[in-house]
Amino acid sequence: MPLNADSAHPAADVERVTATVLPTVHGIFDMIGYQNDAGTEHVALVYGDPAAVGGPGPLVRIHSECLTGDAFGSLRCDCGEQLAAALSVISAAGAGVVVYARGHEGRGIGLLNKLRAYELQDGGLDTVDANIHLGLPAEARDYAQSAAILRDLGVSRIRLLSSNPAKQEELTRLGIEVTERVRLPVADRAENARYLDVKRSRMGHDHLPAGDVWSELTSGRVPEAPLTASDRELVDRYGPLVARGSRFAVAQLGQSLDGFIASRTGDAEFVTGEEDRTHLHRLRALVDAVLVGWRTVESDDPQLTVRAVSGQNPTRVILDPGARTPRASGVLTDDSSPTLWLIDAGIPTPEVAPHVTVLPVPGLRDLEPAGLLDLLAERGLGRVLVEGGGRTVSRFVHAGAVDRLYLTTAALLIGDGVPGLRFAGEDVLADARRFPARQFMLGEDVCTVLDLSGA
Ligand SMILES: Nc1nc2c(ncn2[C@@H]2O[C@H](COP(=O)(O)OP(=O)(O)OP(=O)(O)O)[C@@H](O)[C@H]2O)c(=O)[nH]1
Ligand SMILES: [Zn+2]
Repeated sequence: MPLNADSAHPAADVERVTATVLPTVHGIFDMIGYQNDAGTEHVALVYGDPAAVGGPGPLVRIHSECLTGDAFGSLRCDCGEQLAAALSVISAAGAGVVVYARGHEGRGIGLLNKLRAYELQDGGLDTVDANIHLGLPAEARDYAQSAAILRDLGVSRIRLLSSNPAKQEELTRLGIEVTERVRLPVADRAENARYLDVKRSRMGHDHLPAGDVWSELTSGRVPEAPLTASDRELVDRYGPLVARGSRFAVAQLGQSLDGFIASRTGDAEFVTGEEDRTHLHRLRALVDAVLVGWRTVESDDPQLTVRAVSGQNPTRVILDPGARTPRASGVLTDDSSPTLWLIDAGIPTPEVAPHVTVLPVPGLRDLEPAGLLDLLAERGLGRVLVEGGGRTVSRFVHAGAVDRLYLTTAALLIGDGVPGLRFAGEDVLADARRFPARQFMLGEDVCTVLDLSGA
C-alpha cells in the first residue's frame, strides 16, 4: 500500500519492505529498504531519531545513485565524497537521514547512458550538452519517492544537504519543508573542476567554496550551524571574537609551564608547537593590526604575517618610543604588509621604505595602553592583537586594555629565562582577579582563554 497519502500530496508508490542495521566507518545506521511498484529498490540510512529533531529539522541528504562515484571513487564527479561527507556530518549531528535514490543514476538517464555521455564529454561536450546530444533530458530525476520515504520516516521538515537549489524546490513542491540548504564541505578537484563549473553555470548549483567556515569568519560573519567537528571548533574558538565587531583587543602569549617565553639566552625556538603557531596565524587573520614591542622585533625578527592559514595580513604596529628597531628587520624591509612604526615625537624621523609609516606620538613612552588602542582605532585599526613580547603583553593585560587573553602553555620547564606574563601583583590572594576561562588543546599544548572583560 502507498505510504502516507494525503490529499495535498498524493503518495508515491513506494513501500517499506525491510529494516536492518548497517555499521559503517561513519557510525551505525538503521538501514530501511523500500520498493516501488515498478520494482525500483531504495534505501534510507537513518541515524539517531530524526523525527524527534525539532527546530529547523534534521540534516537530510537525498543522494542520487552514482555507481562510478559512490562505489569506484570516480573523480569525474563529486558524488562519492558527498555521500561520505553526508554520512559523517549526520552521525556527528546525532540524527539525520540519507535517502539513497536508485533510478537517479546519470541524473535519471541510467548508467550506460551516463557512460555514453562521458564518452561525448571526453570528446569535448559538457555534461548538459552530452545528454541532449543523446536525445535525453539534461535532468530526468523524480523526487516523489524520496519525499514519500521521508514522510514514512516521520520527517517532513529538513535541513537539506545539497548545493542544488532545484532539489530543494522539488522537495518543497512535494510537501517537504526545507528550512535550510546546507552545502557539504567537499572541495573541487582538478579532475571534476569542469563538471562542477558546468553544474554551477548551467544547472544553477551554488558556488563554492561551499560553507567555508574559516573564510566566513575572516569576512566578519559567524556561521550559525557549522557541520563538521573541525568547523564547529573554529566557530567555537573564534566566533566570539568575530562577534565583537570592529573594535576589540586581544593578547596572546605562548609560554612554558613555569612562565617563560624563551631561555636565558633568548632562545625561543620553539616553546609551543605547530598548532599554536596555526592558532596565532588565525588570530592575526582576524584583526586589523598586530602590535609588538621593538624588543621582540630585535630579538625574534618576526614577519607578523598570515602564512599558516588563509587570510589577510594585518598591519604590523611596532611600539618603539626610542626608534630602536633594527633597520634591517623584516617589518621594516619586507613589504608584504604595511608597518606602522610608533615612535616618540621629538626624536628625528627615520628614513623608511614605502610600506612603512612612521607615526611620531607625543609622550609615547608614558601613553597608557587604552590611549594607544584609541590612537590605532582612529586610524582604522580597531581590532588589535597584542602579540609580544612578555612585557608589552603584560602591560596591556595589567592595564585592563585587552578583552581576551589567549595564553598557551607548553609542558616544558625552562627554569629561568625571558619571563612571559608578569605584572605588579597583589599581597593577598583574595585581591587577585579571577576571570571566566575556557581551555582547549593545541596539539600537546593547552590554550587557556581568559575573558578579561567579563570579570
Ligand atoms: N548524465 C550525466 N549524469 C552525471 C554526470 N556526472 C554525474 N552524473 C550523475 O549526476 C547525479 C548527481 O547529480 P549532481 O548534479 O552531481 O548533484 P545533485 O545531486 O544535483 O546536487 P547535490 O545535492 O549538490 O549533490 C548522479 O546520479 C550522477 O550519476 C554526467 O556527466 N552526465
Ligand atoms: Zn557521480
